[in-house]
Amino acid sequence: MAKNSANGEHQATKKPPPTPSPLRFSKFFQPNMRILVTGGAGFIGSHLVDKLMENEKNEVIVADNYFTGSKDNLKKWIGHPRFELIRHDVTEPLLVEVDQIYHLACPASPIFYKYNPVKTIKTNVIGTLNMLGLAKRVGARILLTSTSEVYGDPLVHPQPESYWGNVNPIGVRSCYDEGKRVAETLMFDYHRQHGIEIRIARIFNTYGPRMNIDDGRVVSNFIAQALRDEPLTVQLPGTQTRSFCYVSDMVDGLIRLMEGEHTGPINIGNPGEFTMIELAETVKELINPNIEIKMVENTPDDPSQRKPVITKAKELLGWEPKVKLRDGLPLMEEDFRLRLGVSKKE
Ligand SMILES: NC(=O)c1ccc[n+]([C@@H]2O[C@H](COP(=O)([O-])OP(=O)(O)OC[C@H]3O[C@@H](n4cnc5c(N)ncnc54)[C@H](O)[C@@H]3O)[C@@H](O)[C@H]2O)c1
Ligand SMILES: O=c1ccn([C@@H]2O[C@H](COP(=O)(O)OP(=O)(O)O[C@H]3OC[C@@H](O)[C@H](O)[C@H]3O)[C@@H](O)[C@H]2O)c(=O)[nH]1
Repeated sequence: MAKNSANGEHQATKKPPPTPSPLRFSKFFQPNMRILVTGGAGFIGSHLVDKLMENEKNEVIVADNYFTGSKDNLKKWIGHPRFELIRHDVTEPLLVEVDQIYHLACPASPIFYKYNPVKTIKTNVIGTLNMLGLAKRVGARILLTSTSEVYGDPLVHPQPESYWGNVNPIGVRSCYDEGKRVAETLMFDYHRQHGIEIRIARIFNTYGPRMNIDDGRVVSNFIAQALRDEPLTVQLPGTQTRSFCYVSDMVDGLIRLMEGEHTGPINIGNPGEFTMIELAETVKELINPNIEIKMVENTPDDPSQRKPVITKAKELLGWEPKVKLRDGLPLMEEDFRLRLGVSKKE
């Protein structure tokens, strides 16, 4: 709320968040927690929902516009009394009574976030504003899934949270990386100005079952190509690096961050770093030794290196990843084989 001081200037005053709505206590079923997951029909979101639903005292609401997500990812929960699925675009306000908000809604694959960049930036900025407005109205704690892309093409390696990044503000990736940077800013401004409880996770490349087969990201591309007997398309120069985190580790990190006492930002990722050529060779060795590796053109502003410093996650959340790339890839292969209808050759 703004008030006038003696010299007529507007000053911001801090007020505590409101107590939860009385509606919360008038229901037949009394959940300990009602949790909203935006983007819950997507890859990470649906795994997060699975984990949250394991707790019988949780009620989970998913809001998703199905741009890159699908009801199929949530099919085991549809009709469950503690679960609700709403077709909703976060660029529009949402009125629900919840205690926690995991705000994931945003396309994550570069192919999809570049498809309609204006919509991507609206999702990041207006979508995050709407979810913060909701958090403020109902006094909910809100977690934003930010990204390692806030570090841009990093000049510091590996990347600690204190690094401010090297981001092109007018490039083809800016709708996503600058969008997430503004989303982080909004989170901290609502926290400082309105006392909202915030959590920010900076997620590094995550992979696992349920990624869209034609998602366009590197791990899903390579596994689908290996199973279809197509060449693995390594984008030039092939020496660029990424650090890949298995989705169950990611979900565990996100829940620890939400439940813990620290706002973040905190990097959540697996520090095991690989070049794209090394990743292709690993997929070839594990899934289909007969395929070719083909070098293809890259896209503009592709970050040349990426690896998280996870000291904060270890010390503040007691979290570190458990699944190594060589163990995670076969789990994803199994899921892709089922969906593509390709059985293992004996
Ligand atoms: N997977 C990764 O490697 C990675 C890395 C860094 C950050 N993240 C972040 O994690 C979150 C989830 O990523 P993911 O890999 O599961 O991606 P995903 O594309 O599978 O899931 C995103 C979900 O958000 C939904 N969505 C998109 N725009 C929306 C809108 N305007 N309103 C409502 N729903 C909308 C999609 O339909 C989809 O279900 C994203 O915020 C992403 O930026 C992911
Ligand atoms: O077929 C392919 C696809 C991609 N690549 C390369 O693989 C690397 C990773 O590319 P991806 O498209 O999987 O993902 P990026 O690392 O560029 O962005 C990712 O990281 C941060 C998240 O926020 C984003 O959600 C995610 O898209 C890039 O260097 C790209 O050039 C290939 O070599 N071949």
